[in-house]
Amino acid sequence: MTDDTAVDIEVRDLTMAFGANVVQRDLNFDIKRGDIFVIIGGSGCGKSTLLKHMLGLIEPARGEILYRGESFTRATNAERDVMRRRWGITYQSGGLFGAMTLAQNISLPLQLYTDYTAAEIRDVVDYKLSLVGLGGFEGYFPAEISGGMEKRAALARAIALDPDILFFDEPSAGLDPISSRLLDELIAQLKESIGATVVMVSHELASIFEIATNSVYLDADSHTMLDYGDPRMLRDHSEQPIVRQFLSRSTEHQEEPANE
Ligand SMILES: Nc1ncnc2c1ncn2[C@@H]1O[C@H](COP(=O)(O)OP(=O)(O)OP(=O)(O)O)[C@@H](O)[C@H]1O
Repeated sequence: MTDDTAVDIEVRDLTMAFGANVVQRDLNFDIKRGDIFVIIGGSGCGKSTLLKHMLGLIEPARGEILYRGESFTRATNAERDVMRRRWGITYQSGGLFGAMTLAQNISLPLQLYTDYTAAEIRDVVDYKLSLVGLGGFEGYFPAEISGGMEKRAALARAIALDPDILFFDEPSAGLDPISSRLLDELIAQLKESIGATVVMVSHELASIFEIATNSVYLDADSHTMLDYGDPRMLRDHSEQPIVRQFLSRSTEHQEEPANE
């Protein structure tokens, strides 16, 4: 069971900049435990940059990010490592090691961070692969499976250590619509089965409306968040016309918001 009043991530007065170029300023929002939280906005507004701030890959120009009530921004490297160990991360490219089988890829975090025996690791690997529908593919190399299967294998690796939070940058990028839909459904199912909070960047409106429980809209022109809430609610009731317009685009044409 997830405690739906608990907050996993707090973003406080966050300003993100590359030198003098301010990408977004004054971001304030919470991600609650059990949320499927999506970062939304037009191209170049700073979605990936925000995710990288949450992961500690880029430092804030101002403000901070808290993880379960503790400042991640002000934590030491050692404290950050402890927090990160509770996270599962998948990158757009999948990020599997090509020279390793799927089983070896998924074993890696278990070998690094647990005291499990080889037999226990094998059991966890089998279980996680079965959760993502890849039971029986343990011995395959990433190049021997389809793009959709590769994404699912990366997901199995991300959940190897039963994370509290799963982070995704564009989980279904590059997949055909059917594989993309299946991956989104899988993310929602996994959230239920492992009880993790999900934080993702996504352009896929169909899946955003299908699975997301909360979202933040970053605006590329004003360089700040325009709204925050359940994406269906934002689509229908946001007080910001740009947000309603962005979320009401035809799901068949998902390029740029028509906000010029
Ligand atoms: N390492 C970097 N150094 C300098 N500027 C950067 C860097 N990374 C991103 N930017 C700039 O920050 C802005 C936001 O980029 P980001 O990739 O976060 O946007 P995005 O919303 O994820 O875009 P897209 O939807 O097109 O993937 C862009 O103007 C980009 O050029």
